[in-house]
Amino acid sequence: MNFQQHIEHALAERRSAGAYRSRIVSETGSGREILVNGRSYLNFSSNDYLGLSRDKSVINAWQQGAERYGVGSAGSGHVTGFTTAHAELEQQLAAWLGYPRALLFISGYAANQAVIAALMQKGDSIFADKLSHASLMEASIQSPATLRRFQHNQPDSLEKLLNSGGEGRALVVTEGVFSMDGDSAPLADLHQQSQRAGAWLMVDDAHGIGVYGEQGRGTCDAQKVKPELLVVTFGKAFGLSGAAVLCSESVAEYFIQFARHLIYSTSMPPAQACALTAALRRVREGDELRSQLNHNVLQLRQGLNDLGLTLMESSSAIQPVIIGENQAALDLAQQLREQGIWASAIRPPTVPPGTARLRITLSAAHSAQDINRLLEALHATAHILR
Ligand SMILES: Cc1ncc(COP(=O)(O)O)c(C=O)c1O
Repeated sequence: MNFQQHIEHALAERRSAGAYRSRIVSETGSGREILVNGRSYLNFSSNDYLGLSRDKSVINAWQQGAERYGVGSAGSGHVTGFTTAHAELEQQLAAWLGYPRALLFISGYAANQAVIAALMQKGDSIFADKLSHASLMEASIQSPATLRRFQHNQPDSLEKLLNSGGEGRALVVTEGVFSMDGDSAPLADLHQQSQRAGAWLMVDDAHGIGVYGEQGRGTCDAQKVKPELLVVTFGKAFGLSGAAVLCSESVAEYFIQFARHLIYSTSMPPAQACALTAALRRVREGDELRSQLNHNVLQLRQGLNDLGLTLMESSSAIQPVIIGENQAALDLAQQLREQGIWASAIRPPTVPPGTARLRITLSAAHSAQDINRLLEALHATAHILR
């Protein structure tokens, strides 16, 4: 098959499996409401868990940052792209999360790739939860280290693998809150197993940071665990984008020498770092937002339960409704749209085959009436749900 034949074949396969992906064009941002083709929908597909993407203080900080620094960083942080705005944010993140150092990355995807690529060598082993995010899995597959996957959230399964592990260094990889199921990892047990085997633990807390723990410090804080490597991302509760890796002094210096995503890539705009510093303040002082989010989660779960739907074990902002077949999940999302509700159908390969789902995400920006509207719309689609 030449390139063109390969491409046509791959597209046809995706279409026939009901797994073809296309993008929608949002005419506003992706906050509580979304405007598509001139129609407004209540948005239950955004990761803006605290509603900070539209926070005035964050927007002002970005604007003032742009006035001071310009709109781009104009280079890698290793050349002239690392400013006082970046340095201040790194210091504040490290102090907030209780680590000696924080290093900024342009995205969570880049941070995960960089950490695994820089640390893991031939002869080493990566032990990853089976449901780890694509960015972690892809980095692990591409790594010269051996990848072994343990059963989702099962420390016993990890222990068995660790006991039969190889000679080299070992890295255990998991998430604070899993992006498609919304459940949390048993971090204390996983850390204990890792320490026993002399392995390091890397936790990607993309969906837990800002939501769980004291002052929103995330899943690790909530579970009183301090992994050797903590990745936090800013595209969810922080309402922006970007990421940081929290680590020791020497590990940070090592990444500055060897993490190619830092060295050979333009750093985030300084104005974004200013906005992130403002968002960090809002997250730290965001108990009211967290309590509103929690209230919304409880209301939705109660309502889903009343509708007779099976709930996932999730207290997070991610509340999936498992449908099964791809087409049924797509039909459900379409029917909700007809009632002014936007909730995305997530299909394999993002989730395991046969578990296509409606991935409902909640935000502190949603009101009780918003949740009721979603529940009424779901009630009206009951024939698909059962
Ligand atoms: C668990 C997890 N890690 C990492 C990422 C990637 O982060 P980013 O969007 O900042 O690239 C995502 C999704 O966006 C995620 O869900």
